[in-house]
Amino acid sequence: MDGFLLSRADRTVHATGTRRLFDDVASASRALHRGDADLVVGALPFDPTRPVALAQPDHTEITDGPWEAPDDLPDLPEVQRTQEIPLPRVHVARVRALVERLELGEFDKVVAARKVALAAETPIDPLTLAARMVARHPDAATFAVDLSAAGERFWGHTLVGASPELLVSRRGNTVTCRPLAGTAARREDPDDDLRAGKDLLESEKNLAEHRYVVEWIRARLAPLCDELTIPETPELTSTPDVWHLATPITGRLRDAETDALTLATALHPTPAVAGTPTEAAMDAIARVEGDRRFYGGAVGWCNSDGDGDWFVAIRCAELSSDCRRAIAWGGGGIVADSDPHAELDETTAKLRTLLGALGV
Ligand SMILES: C=C(O[C@H]1C=CC=C(C(=O)O)[C@@H]1O)C(=O)O
Repeated sequence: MDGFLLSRADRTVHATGTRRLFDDVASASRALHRGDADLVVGALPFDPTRPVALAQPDHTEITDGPWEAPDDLPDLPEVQRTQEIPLPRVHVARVRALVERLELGEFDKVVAARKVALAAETPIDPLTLAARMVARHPDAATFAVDLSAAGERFWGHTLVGASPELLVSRRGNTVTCRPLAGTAARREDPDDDLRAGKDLLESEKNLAEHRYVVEWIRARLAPLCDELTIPETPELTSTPDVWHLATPITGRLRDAETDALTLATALHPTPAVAGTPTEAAMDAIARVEGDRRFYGGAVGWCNSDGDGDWFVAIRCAELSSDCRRAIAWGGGGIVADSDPHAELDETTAKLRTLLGALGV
């Protein structure tokens, strides 16, 4: 798929055609600051040292409301699961080993993820998949992003997903974040479901998991913002698949030159996708899981006024260039009192966002 789609309940950015590709943030920032580009769209990888997938599009449509998909999109094919990476019991063993390292004090929190490989006889059209996700997840930020700019390994690949998590948004000198951490699966029975949400709001383990993210964002934003408003306790939010703890954060920029792309790189990767301390967690993730590519990264846009929106790239899959194969990811924050089996179930609930839209 050539282009970029970011659909939210109130606004859609849909870009097509490519004028220029950027595989590093500095070149994209330069193009914006010099006025060579009025908009940059794309994705930042999980590992900030790897190439980014940013582009200056040829044509951009910004409309109010969610994306209205054209009527002539192809149907989705039948999709098969071909592999679980690692096997669920291996994920449980990995979480158990991470809990032991947490108990030894190697880190305070680390996010463990697993993948599901998918295959289809005919292409999974990224925009058809995105249209399904817009319909199923009206409150999320649904995205479809061409990853070609990041180099040969990503040529023709597309990242598609529906993220509930705002990394950062900038409008003028106002900065907004809404980190999520702490999860409970939704339940069929409405009473059970409400109880699951309420229990989450009172769960010490989940509140602690959440606090690491909020405190990390506070520390990163403090030098950049004059006024930071951060509620003491998180609120409850939900997707059709899970409940989450969320903290809405606002700040006022000290320096009007700090643009949304700079803010996204300053805030990524938060402990919602990596852990605390960041370096130790990133090192453990790389050794245990290998390269997460763009899962756990960020997707969004920044314009030449410095405004923009960046969402955490979760609840997503990367489609191959022929769109017949895909890898979906699901992860969860692990702290010292995490239960390995519950953590496996949590990744299964999160994977529903993508797998449910594909009917697998
Ligand atoms: C890492 C993921 O979710 C993050 C966002 C919300 C809640 C999370 C949690 O409770 O662990 C994760 O930090 C994912 O969906 O793959």
